[in-house]
Amino acid sequence: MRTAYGVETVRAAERELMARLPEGALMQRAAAGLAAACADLLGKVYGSRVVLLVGSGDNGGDALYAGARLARRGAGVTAVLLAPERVHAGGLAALRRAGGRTLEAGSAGSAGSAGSAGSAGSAGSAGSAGSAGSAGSAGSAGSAGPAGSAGSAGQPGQPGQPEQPGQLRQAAQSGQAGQPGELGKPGQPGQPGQPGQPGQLDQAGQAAGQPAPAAPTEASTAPAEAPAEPAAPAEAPANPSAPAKQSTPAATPRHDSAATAAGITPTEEAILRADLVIDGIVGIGGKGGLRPGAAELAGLLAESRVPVVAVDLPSGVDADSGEVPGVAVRADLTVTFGTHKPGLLIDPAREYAGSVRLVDIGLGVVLPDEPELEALQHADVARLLPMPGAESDKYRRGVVGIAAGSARYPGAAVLAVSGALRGGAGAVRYVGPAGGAVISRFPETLVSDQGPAKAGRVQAWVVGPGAGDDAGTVAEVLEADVPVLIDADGLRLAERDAVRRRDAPTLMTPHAGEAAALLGVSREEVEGARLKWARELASRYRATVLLKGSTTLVADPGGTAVRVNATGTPWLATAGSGDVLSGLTGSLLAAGLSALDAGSVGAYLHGLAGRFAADGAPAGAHDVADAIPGAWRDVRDVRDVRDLRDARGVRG
Ligand SMILES: NC(=O)C1=CN([C@@H]2O[C@H](COP(=O)(O)OP(=O)(O)OC[C@H]3O[C@@H](n4cnc5c(N)ncnc54)[C@H](O)[C@@H]3O)[C@@H](O)[C@H]2O)[C@@H](O)CC1
Ligand SMILES: [K+]
Repeated sequence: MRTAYGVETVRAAERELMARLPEGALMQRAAAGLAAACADLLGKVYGSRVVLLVGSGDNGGDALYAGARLARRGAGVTAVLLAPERVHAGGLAALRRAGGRTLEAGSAGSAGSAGSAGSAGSAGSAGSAGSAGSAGSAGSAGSAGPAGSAGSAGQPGQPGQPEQPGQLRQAAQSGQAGQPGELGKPGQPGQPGQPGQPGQLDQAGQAAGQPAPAAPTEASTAPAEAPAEPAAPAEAPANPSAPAKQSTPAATPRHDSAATAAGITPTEEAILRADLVIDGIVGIGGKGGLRPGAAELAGLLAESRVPVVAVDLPSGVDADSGEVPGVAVRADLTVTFGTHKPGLLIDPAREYAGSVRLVDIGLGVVLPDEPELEALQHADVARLLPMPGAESDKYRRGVVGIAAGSARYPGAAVLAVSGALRGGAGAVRYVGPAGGAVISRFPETLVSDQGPAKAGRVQAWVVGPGAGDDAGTVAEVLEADVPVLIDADGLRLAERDAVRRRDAPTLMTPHAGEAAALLGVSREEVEGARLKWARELASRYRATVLLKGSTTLVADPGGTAVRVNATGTPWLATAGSGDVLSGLTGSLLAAGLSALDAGSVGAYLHGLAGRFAADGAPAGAHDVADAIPGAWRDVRDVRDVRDLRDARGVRG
């Protein structure tokens, strides 16, 4: 189970943990994890150009300490300070000791404290300007082999051949992260100052700027037990980009010349030439959309297409809700600390986060048991899937009733039944005017021409898909003392009081437009604040709500942890896909799952089936239904491995 905690909870947990640890330990853990993630993305730290966007809080502090670590491994690091007078002092000192330089955001021409000539020199050298795109693997510059390949990296005597465009992307995508051992080897020449091919910056930058796959997001709990920041700089004696000794603060940074003549500020130039930008503008302390100076930088990042790593959160998104109230940074990777924040898992903010990597800073022991948000993963779903036992018969497995379809929309009935047959119930009973179409497609369906009340034994009902204006059937189903799933037309036709007074569970499955109509707000409002409105709808109807979308949410009415589904795919935005989901989920309800579990397992399988069905090309709703057994098996496979490991007593 992936869990996410809101800002208040995180802050309380951090306070408790900090009281037990030496001062600054948490930030060092965070910075170590952040630097490691950046190094992975760069592929080659030595000779790369890294820009830090540094706000006034601890988020900026994380960026500065991580920048110091990268500088000590040979990166040319430039910190752009948004509020120099309030910058994290310890972080800034660490960066300077490591040879990083600083710029003040917004200042027209001056490099703030041009501090360390090491990086300033390399950043400003005309030659390295051209090779900025390739600088991510400056160590590999001499090699004809792939970026980051250990054998070819920075062989002595092979300095500075320009690398081919796209190498950075290859390294980043293939995970050929430079081995720590190969970086900053004594005698490794690196020579970041060789001229690159014209256009390299652009091509390599663009290539590396491709967004990483976003969903399901990848959590890696890299234990980041970090050594404290050493006071002494430069671990790598031959590291040419951190020679603080050579620092000549008065030296005129070379970037003033060509770029400033072209009307580009030093900050802009640094960003445009960077291999990687680290966004430490604001984290969980952020309020509202980014302020003007920061917003400009976010715009510049978007234009530059330089790869961006966000610190804890993409600056400008709301950590608790996933709302994006104004301009925000779009990241390729977000490195978050201690726990996911809800905003990293819910759109629209999730889309700004790119891939998400979780760094364990030891917060787990002090976080409360119940998170604000949960995301099921394969193993969780596998445990919840209803499996028949030796004594099972169709009634014990559950009978799901489908009251759907109309003369006008018979297909909705067929699709709902197609989902229900794959959801684990022992039998599917259909009532409604589309019996002929249903039986001809699925002869195993029990078709009744009576209303729901007389249809026979049913353990859960699905009502609404393609129902047209048949309010009578909806009302009749709501009287049943078994779980009911209401979808599509049924949502519009259901009386709120009739839902509220039900004793058995009710699961409502609107998309944003349907939810908006029930709530009396606009669709855009629901899409912009999905968590808030899912909770609100659940509370108003005293029902569990599954709010469909790119990040489907399932909220119980009691205000407990909301589930978010990460398996969805835009290919599921196809007619009839929701009907399949309602049948599938109703079947899970009939098999005995709670409304929360049925909704989240249904969404999970449906999303996975959508991916399998589409496989990169359009697929119809019936294809999605056909792919459900494959999704089910895929989930089960994981548990089988676990069972085996458990049986053998294998831990971890
Ligand atoms: N508290 C802890 O123990 C740890 C905190 N860590 C880091 O600390 C961060 C939280 O630090 P802070 O509480 O200092 O807060 P932040 O650094 O997130 O932000 C606070 C600062 O940002 C400014 N700000 C707020 N909203 C803004 C906006 N919309 N546009 C521009 N600037 C804005 C504020 O003026 C304030 O100075 C976390 O996100 C994480 O990165 C990590 O180091 C791990 C440990
Ligand atoms: K940030």
